[in-house]
Amino acid sequence: MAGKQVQVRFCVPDLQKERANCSFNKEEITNIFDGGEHNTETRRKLQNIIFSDPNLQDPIPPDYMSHEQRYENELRKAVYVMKKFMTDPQLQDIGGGPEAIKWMYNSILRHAIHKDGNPLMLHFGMFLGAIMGQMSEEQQAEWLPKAMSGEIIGTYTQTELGHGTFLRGLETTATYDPVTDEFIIHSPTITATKWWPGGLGKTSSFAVVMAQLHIRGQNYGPHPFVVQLREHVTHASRPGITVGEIGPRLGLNSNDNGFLRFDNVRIPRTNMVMKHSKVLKDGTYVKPKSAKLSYGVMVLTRVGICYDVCWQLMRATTIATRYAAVRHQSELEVGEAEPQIIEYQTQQYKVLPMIASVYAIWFAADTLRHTYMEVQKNINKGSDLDLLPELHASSCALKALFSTDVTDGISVMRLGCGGHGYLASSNLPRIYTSTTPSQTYEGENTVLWLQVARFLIKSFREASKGGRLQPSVAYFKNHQTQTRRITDLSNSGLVSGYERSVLSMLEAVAKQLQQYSEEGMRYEHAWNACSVRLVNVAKVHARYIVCDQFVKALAKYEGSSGVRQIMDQLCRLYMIYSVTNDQGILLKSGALTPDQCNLLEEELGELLAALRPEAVNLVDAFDLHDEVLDSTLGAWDGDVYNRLYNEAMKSPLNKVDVPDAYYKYLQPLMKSNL
Ligand SMILES: CCCCCCCC(=O)SCCNC(=O)CCNC(=O)[C@H](O)C(C)(C)COP(=O)(O)OP(=O)(O)OC[C@H]1O[C@@H](n2cnc3c(N)ncnc32)[C@H](O)[C@@H]1OP(=O)(O)O
Ligand SMILES: Cc1cc2nc3c(=O)[nH]c(=O)nc-3n(C[C@H](O)[C@H](O)[C@H](O)COP(=O)(O)OP(=O)(O)OC[C@H]3O[C@@H](n4cnc5c(N)ncnc54)[C@H](O)[C@@H]3O)c2cc1C
Repeated sequence: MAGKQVQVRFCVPDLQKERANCSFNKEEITNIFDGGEHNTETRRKLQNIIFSDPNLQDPIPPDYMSHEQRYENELRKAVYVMKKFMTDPQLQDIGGGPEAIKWMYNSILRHAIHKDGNPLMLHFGMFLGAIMGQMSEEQQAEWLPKAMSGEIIGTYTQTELGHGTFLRGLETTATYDPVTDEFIIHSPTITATKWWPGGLGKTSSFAVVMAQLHIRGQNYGPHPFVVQLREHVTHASRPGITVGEIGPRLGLNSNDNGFLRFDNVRIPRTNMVMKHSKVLKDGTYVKPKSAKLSYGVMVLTRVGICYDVCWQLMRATTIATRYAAVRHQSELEVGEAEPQIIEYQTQQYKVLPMIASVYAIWFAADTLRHTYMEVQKNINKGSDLDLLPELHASSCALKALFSTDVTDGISVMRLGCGGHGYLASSNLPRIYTSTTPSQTYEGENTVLWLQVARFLIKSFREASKGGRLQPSVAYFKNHQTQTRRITDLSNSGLVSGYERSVLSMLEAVAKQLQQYSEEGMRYEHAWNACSVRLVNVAKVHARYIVCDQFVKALAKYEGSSGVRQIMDQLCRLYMIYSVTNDQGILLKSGALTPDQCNLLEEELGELLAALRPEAVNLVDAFDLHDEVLDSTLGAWDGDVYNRLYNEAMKSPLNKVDVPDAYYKYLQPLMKSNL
């Protein structure tokens, strides 16, 4: 929606009724997602400043803009916000610290201001991420101030036309020339063309480029280098650089995703990103502690994606839940008034488990973030990297699980809004198209599941030998002594059911791998022949992690009893929703019996009924401003039909009663048929 209306505290009677009785303190829940009372206050202040600024309004709804207009409009806003953030005393006063920046870019800007991609997103995400996480202190001192001030704008260019997943297959080369103390960056083939990076097409003047490091004829594998792409001031592409935009995509069309080719471009040796590995002047290669440390920006971004998709799910559930309370359709009893569609159990089953999923994702993402920070601390201290495999496996597992769950969940929310959910003005289509690429970028999900499976199989073998296990697979240690069946259907019983199912699946697939090997198949081929089963077990392990974290987070919760009670119900709903969806797996592994599944299904129905009266209050507690929702169906006031009608009036086709196209095409046809 184009207009920036002030949030009016009027709401339609249906929503008034829903909000009249709330069993818990909504503000306490808002504080959980903001990370504390003070943060909620700061976020709201930021929102007020940003949303009341006329410079951040769209002149016309972006859906009616051309490709170029969209790009220009988003770039205008992105640059304006960057400057405002650096200079506006109001923003300085409320503290522009890291937390504030996080909300600005993730929630307020990403969702409200930049509706379909932000040309500076990769600059603030991965370019700055690479500088801060991958550069030496001296390099940071040189590059960080320039990047923070906007003197240079950068992106992260790794993927090529020929290779995205298989990093070792990248073809761009960085060849060291000891005579001039430079690297020569080159794209030897068409498939070496960098392809996809956000902000690359027209925005970035610099890029972190992943290229194969060659020294004296030896290839040391992919490493990151900083390369200048465009001249200062004129912004013209530099000699030897061919760069442009890759054209329209399913979504995120304002983000000028680009292509890039190098024709023997020379950069100083010191432009190699050198926190972990180094090349000395004489060409000596200094090895990192782990070759995978140069993949660190990807790990950080995978953690970020878990939160990002969670915010998207908050938006989609808020829209669909409010709409379900406002929309009336059909009859529950013949002759009675049409009920709110949220009275239908099937509708409750669409929205309530997704609301519960928001909490599940949030708590698991938070634990993952802490693991990331722990590993980062150890890297900086130069101590051991013991937790690195755990971080890699968990970040792959949760990024893959959450991006899939949320994309599917948004689709269910759209369907839950019937035909109106298909309208752009509901914002559900755009929330969907902005979320679904997270299943592909930062590691295609199937590929990430296989990374998780690799870790599980290794750990399973380790457990059989009584070896040391990483925290997320500590439960493997009991696998040989445990009976499969669970007797208790409490949350911890169900978590245990997942553990046993993972172990049973692993046992089966490890046996199959072994059998193939004994039959003479090479391990890699045996792995491929088992990979559907391997992906399946990785998914179940990921679900186990999330269920386990949800239960653990609540055990530690020290807030009010009202919030505690509602979160307990949501946790229970998430557990039963997950287990009943996976019941085939839990039955097959012998963890559950059909009678137990029936009991859980009964309880699911009871939980939906118990949570139904709180549905609107629960999404209100996410505290998403109307500008963040940007939806005719989900606004706080529930004035759905007026909003739908008013949005339709903005269609350029409605400017005139009879469009020119009629006179050009239809009139001649219709006349000739007279
Ligand atoms: C809002 C957000 C905006 C986002 C914008 C999106 C930006 C992008 O998309 S940027 C591009 C992202 N690209 C990708 O993610 C590419 C995905 N591919 C990869 O990560 C890797 O190549 C991968 C993991 C698939 C395979 O790597 P490869 O070097 O072949 O490793 P592989 O041989 O399978 O494994 C070697 C070992 O390294 C480990 N390893 C692999 N990656 C990592 C890592 N990142 N950290 C730690 N260990 C790792 C493996 O676990 C394995 O360990 P072990 O031998 O002990 O079992
Ligand atoms: C919106 C968007 C933004 C992006 N932004 C950036 C960016 O800023 N910078 C950047 O560098 N890149 C970016 N990318 C690229 C992205 O990271 C890659 O597309 C992604 O890593 C997947 O790689 P691919 O395209 O090569 O897919 P492929 O690997 O070719 O995948 C195709 C199919 O092959 C399967 N497959 C591949 N390998 C295996 C395997 N080993 N085992 C089993 N199956 C396999 C996959 O599962 C998939 O089904 C972006 C992509 C998108 C869509």
